[in-house]
Amino acid sequence: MPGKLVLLRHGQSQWNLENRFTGWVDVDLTDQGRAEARAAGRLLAEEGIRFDIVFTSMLQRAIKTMWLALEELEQPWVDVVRHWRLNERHYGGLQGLDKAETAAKHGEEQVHIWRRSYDIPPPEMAADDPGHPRNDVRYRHLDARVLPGTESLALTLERVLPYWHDAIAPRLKAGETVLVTAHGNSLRALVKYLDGIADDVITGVNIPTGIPQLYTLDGELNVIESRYLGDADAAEAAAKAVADQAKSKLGNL
Ligand SMILES: O=C(O)[C@@H](CO)OP(=O)(O)O
Repeated sequence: MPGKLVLLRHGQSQWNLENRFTGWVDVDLTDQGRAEARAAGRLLAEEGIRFDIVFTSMLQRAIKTMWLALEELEQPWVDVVRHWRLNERHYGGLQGLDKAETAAKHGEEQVHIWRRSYDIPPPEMAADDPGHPRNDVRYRHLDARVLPGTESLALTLERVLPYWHDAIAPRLKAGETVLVTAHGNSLRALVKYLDGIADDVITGVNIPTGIPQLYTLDGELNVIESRYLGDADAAEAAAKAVADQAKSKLGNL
């Protein structure tokens, strides 16, 4: 029997709170985000889940969410692998900008295209920008050509999938229970692949912070069932709040 898979988006980050495009910027969790991560750990404990291995990104909001959830599970000793391929989608020149202000400036439709279209990336960040991952010491061992200055969801999926096939899928096929703590869009890419969601339907999928999504898979890793743990209405409301983040405040006046 293949193992179970849990996908967990990090708890609320400082820039989720400030409603800013984040991408690869390494912002910390807020107090609420830390509480969400612990609550996720408690939901997993109540479900009787124990992990064999955890995969996470190179960004502290996902790493700390993993720590806090594992602490609640009394499993701080579990093997952890960090990998850049699980990082958030790179948001290019939008990183750091306020989502509602950007919608007021460029229109909600344009911002929706940048946020949720499948294959249209936001404007690219220049390679010599201090914020470009090529200039970040943590990625110094990587071939600079793989490091993005912007990404659509399609490009994100293209770099997440090799890691899924090489590192994550074999552990599930071996019957292990796997936690992936990552990000709104790197997880949307994975969910698109796992659930076979069409390009024009994934635009409507939003992943709430800090709520574990439990997948039961068959031997070929086809999805038998997936569900958010805890209160389903709360998960739905939280996903809708993510969708609404780029509503122009001017539009609401
Ligand atoms: O800013 C980001 O990097 C992502 C996730 O927080 O935001 P969005 O939901 O707008 O894609």
